[in-house]
Amino acid sequence: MNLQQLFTMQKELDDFIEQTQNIQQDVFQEKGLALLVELAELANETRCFKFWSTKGPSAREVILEEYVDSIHFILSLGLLKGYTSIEMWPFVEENKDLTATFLETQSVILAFIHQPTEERYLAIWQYYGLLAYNLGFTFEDVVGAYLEKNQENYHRQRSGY
Ligand SMILES: O=c1ccn([C@H]2C[C@H](O)[C@@H](COP(=O)(O)OP(=O)(O)OP(=O)(O)O)O2)c(=O)[nH]1
Repeated sequence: MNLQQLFTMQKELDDFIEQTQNIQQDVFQEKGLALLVELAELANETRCFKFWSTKGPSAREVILEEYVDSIHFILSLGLLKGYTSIEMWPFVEENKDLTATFLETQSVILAFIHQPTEERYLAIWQYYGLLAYNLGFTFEDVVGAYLEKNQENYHRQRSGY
């Protein structure tokens, strides 16, 4: 499995959702906001910034599912803009503080929404590579969870979610 196969699966899912929900308009802004929301949900599950609480992070599987919701929207945004040539998973093996990484990731997503160049798109992938490394997720973990959530998204559409 490589990123090209994930783009192909994402295209099929996006097309299915568009048909099911009868979407005619450009949903770039909506998908951009969705990615920001997913990033925040991911941060929330890690609880990395909750200095006021002694409660630990959510279960690894919960964090991984939030992470792959973001991957869906990153792929989807790339498809919308025609930026689908990336093949290799962005392996970024650098230890970095999670809170700082979340804030910088939010910045690069906002920059891309504001001006969607391919360079800015690739920067989002780099930051998600960095997040995966610091969350302890391998590319295999990400692909496995992506496949599961991709199927779940079809079920949700079919059940009139
Ligand atoms: O065009 C689209 C729209 C959505 N999704 C996927 C991405 C993500 O995996 C899911 C939406 O996120 P989530 O499952 O959190 O949806 P929600 O409606 O926010 O769920 P909940 O009400 O359970 O939080 O749908 C796509 O792949 N393409």
